[in-house]
Amino acid sequence: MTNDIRGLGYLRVQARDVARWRELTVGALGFGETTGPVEDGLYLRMDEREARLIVLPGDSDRVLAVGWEVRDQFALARVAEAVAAAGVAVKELSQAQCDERRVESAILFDDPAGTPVEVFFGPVLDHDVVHTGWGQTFVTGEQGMGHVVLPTTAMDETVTFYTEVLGFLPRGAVRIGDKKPNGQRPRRVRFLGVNRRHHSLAVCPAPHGEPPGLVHLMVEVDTLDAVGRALDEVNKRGFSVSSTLGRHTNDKMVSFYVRAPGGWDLEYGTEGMLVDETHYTAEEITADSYWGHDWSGSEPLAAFASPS
Ligand SMILES: Cc1ccc(O)c(O)c1CC[C@@H]1C(=O)CC[C@]2(C)C(=O)CC[C@@H]12
Ligand SMILES: [Fe+2]
Repeated sequence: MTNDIRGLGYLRVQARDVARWRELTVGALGFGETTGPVEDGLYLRMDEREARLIVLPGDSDRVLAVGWEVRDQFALARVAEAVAAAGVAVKELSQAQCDERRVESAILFDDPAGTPVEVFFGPVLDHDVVHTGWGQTFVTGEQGMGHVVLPTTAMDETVTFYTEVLGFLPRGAVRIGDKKPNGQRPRRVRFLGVNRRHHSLAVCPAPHGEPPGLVHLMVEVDTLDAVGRALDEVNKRGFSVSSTLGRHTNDKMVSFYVRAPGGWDLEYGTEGMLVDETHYTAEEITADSYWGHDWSGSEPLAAFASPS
């Protein structure tokens, strides 16, 4: 076991409609855009890193890699050793693959849900100004780029892998389905953290392991006004709002969710809390939100739909 993972570093996805992805992320949500090695790829900037969210053209919508960051080469070696010791096949990325990701070195393996995971160190910086659409600053730094929610058909194995092999810390849970105590073991979404962000990962029971392999990506900005302006623009451009604005009970984030082209959501929020590990204990919430977060207008998530 290691506890070397410091945060969510990047997310690489494949998409059929990159143009619509650009309209959503750059046009409505105010990500900065840069260029990268794939000509028709969408390379999105949030901070001084080269690109945090990468959308590459392909014939299906699916996650290509969830990238977790470690401090240095020594930490990367410890992670590789722990994953291999758990019986999971680990590959080192080639120099060309690392160049493409603008990192010094990285390893690749599948988690028990089948999600392609990359662990890396040494991201290359881009010191040019990040031109965000709403003058906002994305909340990254020591909290990483945000959080991902991954669907899994192997809930226990997936949670065990992230906690006992990769050293993620339990950051509470919420019941799904039948929420009342009934003598049966409840089904839960589990939240996991690696830094002061409440959760960098949530793991959610899902009925099948089909693509896209993502429930949502959350990114955080520094002002409520940016969230409001983004929400206006999402509506103006005809994107489907999966959940209205609301404030979560666990991380205190005020956010909305918008359906990305590909059947999963982007959560866009502000005012997330900072966890103090000196006093924190993992709690179970009984409501997703204090107010808002109405999911009734949501189109079904691909991760929860019956496989085609
Ligand atoms: C409950 C909650 C707290 C903090 C978050 O950042 C957050 O995304 C959530 C909701 C997680 C999750 C979801 O996004 C899809 C619909 C889900 C699976 C539910 O039906 C319950 C939890 C929900
Ligand atoms: Fe979330």
